[in-house]
Amino acid sequence: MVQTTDEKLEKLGQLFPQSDKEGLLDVIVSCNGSLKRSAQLLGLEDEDAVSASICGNVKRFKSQQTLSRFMSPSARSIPATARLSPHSHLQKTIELHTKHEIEVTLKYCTYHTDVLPQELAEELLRTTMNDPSYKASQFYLFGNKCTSNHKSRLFLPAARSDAFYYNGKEVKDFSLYSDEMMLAQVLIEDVVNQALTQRPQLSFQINPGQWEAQAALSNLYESNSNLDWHSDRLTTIGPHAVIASLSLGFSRDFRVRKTYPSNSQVYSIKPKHNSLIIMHAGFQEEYKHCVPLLPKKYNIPTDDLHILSQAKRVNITYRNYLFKETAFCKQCGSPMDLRRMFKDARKRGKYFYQCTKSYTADNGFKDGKECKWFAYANFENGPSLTDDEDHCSTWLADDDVEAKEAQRIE
Ligand SMILES: O=C(O)CCC(=O)C(=O)O
Ligand SMILES: [Fe+2]
Repeated sequence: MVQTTDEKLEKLGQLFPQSDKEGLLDVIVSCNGSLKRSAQLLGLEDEDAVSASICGNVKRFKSQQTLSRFMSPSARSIPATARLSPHSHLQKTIELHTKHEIEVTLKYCTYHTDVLPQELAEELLRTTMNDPSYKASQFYLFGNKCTSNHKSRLFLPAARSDAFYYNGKEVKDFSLYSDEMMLAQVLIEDVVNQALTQRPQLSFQINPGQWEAQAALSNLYESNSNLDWHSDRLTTIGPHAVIASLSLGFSRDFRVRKTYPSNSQVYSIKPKHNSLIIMHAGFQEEYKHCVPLLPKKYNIPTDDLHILSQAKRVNITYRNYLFKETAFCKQCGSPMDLRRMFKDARKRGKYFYQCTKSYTADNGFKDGKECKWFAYANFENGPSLTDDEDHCSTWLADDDVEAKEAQRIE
């Protein structure tokens, strides 16, 4: 029985009536369209119950705390997905193998192999994959506390006297760069600055030659880990952020699709050991990315295992912080999050701030006490908040004909 995505969404909505439809749609997409797997991921563990429910005998379930496989630790910009056409189906993922294929297909992305001297790449892999300070992160989804199934760690080049905010929370637990991490950064900064000279610049991005990283976020994946669809939060990296993403060890899928509509074509890259994906200006605005689970019951061919790390993969994203200051909510004092509207083509492109108390951990979300304070963002003289929609900073992709028509832009 082939079901359309809308039918699957409706069925999942019946099973989990308290869950938000857009979040459920993201679960279906992240499960490659499998309704059964989506239901299991959302806490329906008994195989028979899943099949019975899917075949029409609908029981209602509250989402449970077993959502660990399904969320990004770092971003979790709440998906605001466009509606699907009534008979849309999820398409097959398209694999992109070469630098050329990747760069002509994904407009805001470049791919660079062998970026570090081999010994440095190996030493960096050895130290990070065995670093006990990496931890699974916790987050909230539909009011439930979840734990990510991969580990991550934030690294800063030096100790700081000021508070450091990441994803709406002050981060006190971080590590300092190792010598290898610092050396890798210096080399990567050259690759990024060189790449920036080769492409058109977008309105808010850093100038070529000036890109430098102020922090590195590292993820450690075992063979049973994943990272769900997300775009990285713009709050500190700023609009038109440029992120350099280094892959080490086992080579596995990194997927990319356009943020809207939510049934966009999915592309897959398999970044090699010691390769760099640069997520250029526009990437976080226009695309989502993820590291999916390996297929169930998949036996990794011995030849594919990495000589040092076997099935472990380490990823280090070096991040340039365009905005040093954190904006705080005028209503409740929590940090504000910077985002860009994309769901409604008439409003698409507008940057705005939203109070993080709406959806982050320890926030009273479950009790309905969320603060929904909102302000438009204006970047003319550094980041600032405004109530005036006419002063809102805006960016639309060149090829976004839909939004341009809706907003009557020539
Ligand atoms: O592991 C990767 O390749 C992606 C990591 C990522 O997207 C993130 O940390 O935000
Ligand atoms: Fe990311």
